[in-house]
Amino acid sequence: MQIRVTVLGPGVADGVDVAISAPAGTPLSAVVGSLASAVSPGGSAPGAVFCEDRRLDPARCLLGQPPLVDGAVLSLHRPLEGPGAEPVPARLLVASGPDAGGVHLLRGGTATIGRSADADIPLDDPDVSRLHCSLTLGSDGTIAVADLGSTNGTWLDGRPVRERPVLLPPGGILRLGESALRVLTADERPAPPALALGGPPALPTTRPVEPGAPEPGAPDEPPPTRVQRRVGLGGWGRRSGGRPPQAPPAGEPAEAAPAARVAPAEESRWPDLAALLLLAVESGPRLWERGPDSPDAYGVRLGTAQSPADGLPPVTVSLPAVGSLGLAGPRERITGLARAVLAQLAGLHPPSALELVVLAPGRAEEWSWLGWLPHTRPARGQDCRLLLGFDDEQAAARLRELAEIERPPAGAAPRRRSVVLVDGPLSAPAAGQLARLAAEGPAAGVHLLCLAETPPATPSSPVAETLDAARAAHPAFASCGAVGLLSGAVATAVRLVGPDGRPGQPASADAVSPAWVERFARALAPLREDGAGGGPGGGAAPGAAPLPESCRLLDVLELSRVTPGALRERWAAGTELPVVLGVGERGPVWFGLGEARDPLLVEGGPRSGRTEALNALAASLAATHGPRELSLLLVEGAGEGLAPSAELPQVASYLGATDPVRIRAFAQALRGELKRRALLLGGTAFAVGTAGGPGGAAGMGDDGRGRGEGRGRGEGRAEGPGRFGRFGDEIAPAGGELAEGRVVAPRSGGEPLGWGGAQDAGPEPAMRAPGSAPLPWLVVLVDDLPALVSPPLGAPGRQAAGSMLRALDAVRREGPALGVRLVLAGGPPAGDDPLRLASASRLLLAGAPLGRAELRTPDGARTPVQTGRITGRIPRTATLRPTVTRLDWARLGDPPARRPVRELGNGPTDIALLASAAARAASTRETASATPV
Ligand SMILES: Nc1ncnc2c1ncn2[C@@H]1O[C@H](COP(=O)(O)OP(=O)(O)OP(=O)(O)O)[C@@H](O)[C@H]1O
Repeated sequence: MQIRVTVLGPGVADGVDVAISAPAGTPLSAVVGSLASAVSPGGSAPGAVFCEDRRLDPARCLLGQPPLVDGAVLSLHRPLEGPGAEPVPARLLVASGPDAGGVHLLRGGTATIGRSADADIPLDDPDVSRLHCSLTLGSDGTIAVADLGSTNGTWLDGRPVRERPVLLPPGGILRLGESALRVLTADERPAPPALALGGPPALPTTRPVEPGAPEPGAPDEPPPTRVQRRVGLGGWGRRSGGRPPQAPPAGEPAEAAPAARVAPAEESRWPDLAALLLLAVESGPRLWERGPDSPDAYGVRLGTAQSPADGLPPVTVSLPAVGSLGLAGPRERITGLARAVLAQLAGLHPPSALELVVLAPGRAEEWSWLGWLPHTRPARGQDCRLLLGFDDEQAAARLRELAEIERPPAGAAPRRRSVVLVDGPLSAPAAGQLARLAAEGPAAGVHLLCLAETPPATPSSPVAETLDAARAAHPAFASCGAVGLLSGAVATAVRLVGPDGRPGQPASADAVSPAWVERFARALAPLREDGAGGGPGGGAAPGAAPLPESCRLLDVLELSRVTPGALRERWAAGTELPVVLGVGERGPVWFGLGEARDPLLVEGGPRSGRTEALNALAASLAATHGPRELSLLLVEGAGEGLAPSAELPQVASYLGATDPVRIRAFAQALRGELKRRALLLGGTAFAVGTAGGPGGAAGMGDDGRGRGEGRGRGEGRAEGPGRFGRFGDEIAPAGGELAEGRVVAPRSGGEPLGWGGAQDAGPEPAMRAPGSAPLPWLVVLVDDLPALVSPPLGAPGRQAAGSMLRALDAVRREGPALGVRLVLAGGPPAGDDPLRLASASRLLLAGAPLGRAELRTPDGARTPVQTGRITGRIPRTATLRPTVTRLDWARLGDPPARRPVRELGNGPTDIALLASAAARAASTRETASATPV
């Protein structure tokens, strides 16, 4: 699991962005020291860690769980300002204009609005006066606005506001300069979150530290200022403490409010930027509302018409209709407008419908915020961490990937579109490719957003000339079907030039600040779409990370140093039958074998790692249950691939496919065991098998033992699994040799052989009444199933194949109720044996990289997993230790560094280590239980 967070510390004004990689469920305490040294090398571990104003308990806060999710801002030593717990009566939203998107919490009192940094609500709009107007929130909830002698005036719903306070009607729109503001009262809050899996971090702003009252343990340094500067979301009530409400001068009551204004439908279809920020931080219902077929899909609003009357009629452009969009004007203004456009696209479209790609060599600083968005994660197998092109090589790679996107069939629309930000000069070959992409891309759903620096369109630089300048600046610009041309002396207006080349009326351009957009992107960072499985449209969870190329099972099991003590602890805690298969996008991937009533099929081509996956399954089971609670039967269809697992003390029998006599005897013994269990249970079903309902259960646990919130997990289990009779001698042939070539585990003297628990039994308890003594789980693992059930002519096991198939089929039918489970590995489907057909859950191995698979369960979930390696020789140092690395945004477009786990040619294998520790754990456990107290 990997999460990306920003860490603020003393003396680090801007904070440090880091990536934390750790097994899911790792507590914050494991990385606190590394976080401190990432902020200031050599720095000591902080006394306190805060997420906003909340102090975190490093031992209990887990990485990957809120609030420690992608995009979080952590502060060492000092708290940041949070939104506060107390309800806010109203919020002032900057709906449009050159500094749009701001959301200011109104807590009561009077606040000034103006261009000056001294204003309670600063507004970066050149047409706004330094102190332009004031708002007063009365104790009765009314809001009054008064002009403060501004140069360009204050307008409320198209009517001028003077110095005498005027009441703001619900929905009223204030215009000052090019900006439009509105107030959202507590009653008008958006509906609660409907979509997000993980809550976004709440709004961080710095909390002013009272002079003379430093935080406990805080060094004597100014509080970090970065978030305040970058966030653009503040509450004046908090910052200024709010001035006491000022009643209008005596005899001058505030003017009566005009009637409430209802936004026309057209306006509501296009959320303004402040509404968009609220959608993101509160995961509002309109977040990601537009799918590929939605009426306004891939449309953006560039600003609002400067209508003399009230209202904010949006000026919009549809990317599918125009192909590509160019923005031309002075740098500062086009980047603000481009941020607003990209934020709208990311806020309204889910990553399954939209991919964002960046081509901006040398401009990582300006555009790295896009890297927080889930839309810049590669979802089509692109060879990079993020779809960013910040140097020529990365840009070339992005262009190649875009060129590979295929057109949909004639008449069909693309299901997912790519919007490509193009900013800055590209190398000559890349520019040629880009020109082709601009011409041919839209048909395949690839749309450019091209920025060109020009002077604003003014009388001295008329539209036609400005457009020519833009086209000269950028070869792809000529292919843009629409251009947003910034105009006016201060370039805060925009004129939309459509495909016909005619410029529209000037409108107030929307633009957002770098601080705003960073805040916005961080809020989206931990969100993933709801749904099953990974990939486009799939629901990974917060903190989803690409799968590793290889995965050591013992690390995922958190048994990097596997000791008898650690195993005994596990065995004491284990009651169900979870199998950890490997690592997924979010951490360990487990399969609830106990709840699965049908066989689990491990499938894949030759040399895809099926045998390894089966060994890993056996190892994972052996890590959860001791030999008393679990018996494993290993059956080979061909070869000896399962031999490494045969050393596990839980293995009651290991059958090679060479001797028909033994195979037949084994099949007979297996049927005998089913009968014995049925007798012992006397009609009562084995509890776990019946409680879990049909089908399997799969999911991602968060602690390596599959104890995460399980999907489809059985409930209502009366007792622990296997709390039934334990017995096995009626199937054991005389002489102690079970019906196969080899009984693996050495047995204590006099113990009858059988599958009712291996080796650990000590003095065999007398057969007891059903329910009075443990009956262990029995798991049958079969490798190379096709070779076993339909061996080629001349194969030694051929004569016995029929009896084996019938026995396994009996296990399939009767096993679920008797605590017996079946795991089968085979090649791609061949034939239609009932076993394969009945396998509802499948682990499909992809072939490359080795061990890569997808777990498919009957509930439709598809979980990508890198299956665990267990038979390799892996140095002790190659563990999944938590690491903290500084994020270099400029390099995230590179192919990820591949560091396969080194496997040494000598030393014990992991499965041998596990088997030896398990054998010792079993024998000491036995000694302990035999010692009289
Ligand atoms: N997850 C993995 N990581 C690294 N190496 C692996 C992994 N899984 C398997 N291997 C290696 O790949 C090779 C093939 O694996 P394995 O024998 O498990 O595949 P198989 O699908 O059972 O092959 P066969 O077609 O021979 O039955 C072996 O050398 C094994 O050590």
